[in-house]
Amino acid sequence: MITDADVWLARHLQPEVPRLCLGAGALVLSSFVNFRTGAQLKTAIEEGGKSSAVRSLMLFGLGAAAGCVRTIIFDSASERLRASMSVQVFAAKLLEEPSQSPEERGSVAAMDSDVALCADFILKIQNVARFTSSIVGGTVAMFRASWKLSAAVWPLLVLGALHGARAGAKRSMKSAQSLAQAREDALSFAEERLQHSDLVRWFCRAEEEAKAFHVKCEKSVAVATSSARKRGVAHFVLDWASKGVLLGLSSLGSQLVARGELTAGQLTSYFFHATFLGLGLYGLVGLVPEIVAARAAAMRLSNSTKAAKAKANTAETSTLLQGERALPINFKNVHFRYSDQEVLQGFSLQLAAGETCALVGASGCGKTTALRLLLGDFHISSGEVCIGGSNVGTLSLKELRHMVSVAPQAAALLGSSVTEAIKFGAKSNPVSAESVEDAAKAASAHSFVKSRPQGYDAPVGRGGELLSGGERQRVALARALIRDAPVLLLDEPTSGLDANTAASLAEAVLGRTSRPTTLIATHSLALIRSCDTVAVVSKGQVVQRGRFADLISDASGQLAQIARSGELQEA
Ligand SMILES: Nc1ncnc2c1ncn2[C@@H]1O[C@H](COP(=O)(O)OP(=O)(O)OP(=O)(O)O)[C@@H](O)[C@H]1O
Repeated sequence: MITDADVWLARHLQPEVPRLCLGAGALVLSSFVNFRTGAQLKTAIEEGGKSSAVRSLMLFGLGAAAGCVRTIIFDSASERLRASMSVQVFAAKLLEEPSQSPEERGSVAAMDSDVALCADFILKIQNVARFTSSIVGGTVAMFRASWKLSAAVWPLLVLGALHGARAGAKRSMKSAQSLAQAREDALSFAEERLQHSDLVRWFCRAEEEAKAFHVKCEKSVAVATSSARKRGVAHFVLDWASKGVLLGLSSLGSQLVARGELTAGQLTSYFFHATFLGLGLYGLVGLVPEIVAARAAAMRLSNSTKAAKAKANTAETSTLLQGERALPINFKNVHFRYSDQEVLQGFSLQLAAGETCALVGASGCGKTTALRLLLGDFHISSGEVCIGGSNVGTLSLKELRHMVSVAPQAAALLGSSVTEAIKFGAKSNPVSAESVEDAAKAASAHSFVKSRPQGYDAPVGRGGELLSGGERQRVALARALIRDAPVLLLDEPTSGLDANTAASLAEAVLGRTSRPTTLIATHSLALIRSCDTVAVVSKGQVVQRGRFADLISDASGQLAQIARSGELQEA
């Protein structure tokens, strides 16, 4: 049955079809030369002479050239297929909705091994062609040698092979899926640990983590062993049955020889052709698990690209809100839960266009979660999250990214230099050096960048590792500001800064004349004081809302209590 995965695979194979046909032609030609080699050698020996040697050399040259062309075509096609799949899956993974567990997110290594399985599929086509030609050649030769024997044996061999292939396909699909799942678990684990290998070293955990990885690898060994056992039994049945057929063939053949209907020589050559057919059938049946594994990999890859496509498709359905300087935000009685806890329980908050609001509350009360809902990261159970009157859930990613810019907590930077890291946030290119500098100034990053010998061309390292935490945060803020979106979300933007820098950053970002609507999750008094309003969150709800001066003067109010508990800092 043709599945979506087959269509997906075929779509990637399509551009290669003309080249593959050429490769198949070369394959047929080199096989023909191989078949002819024996006869040609015989002629060369019997006839002798220069012209016969030259003819032989030309024929062998043709075969070698065909083999060379075939190798180039199939090997390069396999690599092109691998690249085109990787590019599509990479692009889709970038758009994938954030999942709550690393296992769901999948690992890059597992994705790469799926792509490799699919790309190898193209090389398997060569073997399919080889085995098919062996089956066809063997069949024709067998029937020509003795149709009586063939009529008795051929259907048995072919039906047995078909049955073996069907059983193998069913079994392989299941075991390929469980093996892939087990490997995926181990690889995600390994990737996460390797990404944070410094933590493993600092806490002396190398031995324990290696053991945990070993346990995960053992799971895939168990799955592979169980499927190897089944394959072993199948091999036993196939081997035993084929020898049985051979036995039957010998006894029937010897009767025909005894009756004078077949010579001993014809029977010998008949066995030779039957072996040819048997090897072809055996080879094709053996390819089934590999083809099934490639289809299973294609299924996983095509599934992971589907979700992204669905999102991209909605881009045309609604109009982009362009040119707005600031848009209102409205959370209407929002309920949201992660798998194990309800974090927002009737969360309501309204921000007018251009308003700046500090979201304050105890650690873990759901501030970052509220920001992430505005970014469209998660689906809510009930209620509504709206930007500019549009429900975030109905907007395409493209529209949402036009409206919202963000400086996340513990931000990483992507780009070879400070300039590139800031430009990463711009809506469109090219971006002038002045815009980059303006954004850096507004984020209080300009002076430290200028103090470096290379200035804005200074490298930031992988993820921004060459900058300090506070410097990285300010460059991340500049990246958010250069986007010039009507909604700005800041998550603890001053947590790595001293009080003075935090105060000047608060003034630079919030004191601008033309401000986007700004929601800031923060514990910083400098920021809270500079915002128009404050929203205090507790138990998944906004429990206090108003101007800072009014709320803090209410000694029994939530904000005053939080301030007394020491949760708020100057920076
Ligand atoms: N991806 C996730 N999966 C499951 N639970 C999560 C996830 N992210 C956050 N949580 C949980 O949701 C709750 C709210 O987290 P959130 O990050 O929104 O808090 P916060 O108010 O921003 O905290 P902080 O001030 O410490 O940054 C926490 O209890 C946290 O453990």
